[in-house]
Amino acid sequence: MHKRYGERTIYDGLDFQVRRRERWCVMGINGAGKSTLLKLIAGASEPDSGTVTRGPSVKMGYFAQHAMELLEAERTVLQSLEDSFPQAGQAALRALAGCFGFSGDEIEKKCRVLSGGEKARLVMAKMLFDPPNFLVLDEPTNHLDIATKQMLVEALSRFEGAMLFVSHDRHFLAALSNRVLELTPEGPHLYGGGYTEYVERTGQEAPGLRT
Ligand SMILES: Nc1ncnc2c1ncn2[C@@H]1O[C@H](COP(=O)(O)OP(=O)(O)OP(=O)(O)O)[C@@H](O)[C@H]1O
Repeated sequence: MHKRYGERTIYDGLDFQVRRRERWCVMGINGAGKSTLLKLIAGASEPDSGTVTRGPSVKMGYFAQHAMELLEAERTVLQSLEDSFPQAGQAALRALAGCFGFSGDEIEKKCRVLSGGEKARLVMAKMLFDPPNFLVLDEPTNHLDIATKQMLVEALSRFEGAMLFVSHDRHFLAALSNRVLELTPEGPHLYGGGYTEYVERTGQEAPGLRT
C-alpha cells in the first residue's frame, strides 16, 4: 500500500503480512509511521492506494490512545461496560472490572475522574471481554503502573492470537514479540525473531525506549 500526508510519503509500496500466532512489534523513530500502520490495519485510516485485507475469521481488537478520550465522562465504569455489552449480566461485568483492577466501589467512579491508567484499564477490559484473535495495540502500557503492566504482559503472553504492537517498553517488547518490523527511511526491515534476538543480533535497542 501507499500512504502520504501532503508532500510526505509514509509508505511507498509497503507489503506486509501478519499470520496466525505471529506477534510483531513495530519499531521506528518518531514519525516513522508506526501509528499510521496500526490505523491502516485496524481500518481507522485508508491507504491512498493498495489494500488491507483481513482473513475471514479475524476478529480484531484495537487499542489506541484516542480510545481513552472516547469514554463518556458522566458514565461510571460499570455503566460504561454495560453500554458496551448490553447482553452481559452484571455479575460478569463486575468480574471483568475486577480482573482489570476495579475493586469494590471503584466501579461506581465516573469516567471523568478516572486517571490515565484507570481509563486504559477500562478500555482494555472492553477490548478483551469478547476475546479477539488479533490484537493491534498502540502503546498500551503508556499510562499503566508497574503492577498493571505486569498483569497485562502475563495475560497477553497467554493470548494465542496474533498481535501487532507499538511499545517503548523494553519488558513488553521482549516478553511478547516473536517478530520485528522496523520502519526505516529506506523502507521496512522484517526480522523473523523476537525483540531480544533482534537486539542481540543488531546490537541496537528500539528508538525511544523508555525503561
Ligand atoms: N492525519 C495526519 N495528517 C497529516 N500528517 C499526519 C497525520 N497523521 C500522521 N501524520 C504524520 O505522519 C508521520 C507518521 O506519523 P505516525 O503517527 O504514524 O508516526 P509514529 O511512528 O507512530 O511516531 P511516534 O513514535 O512519534 O508516535 C508523522 O510525521 C506525522 O506527523
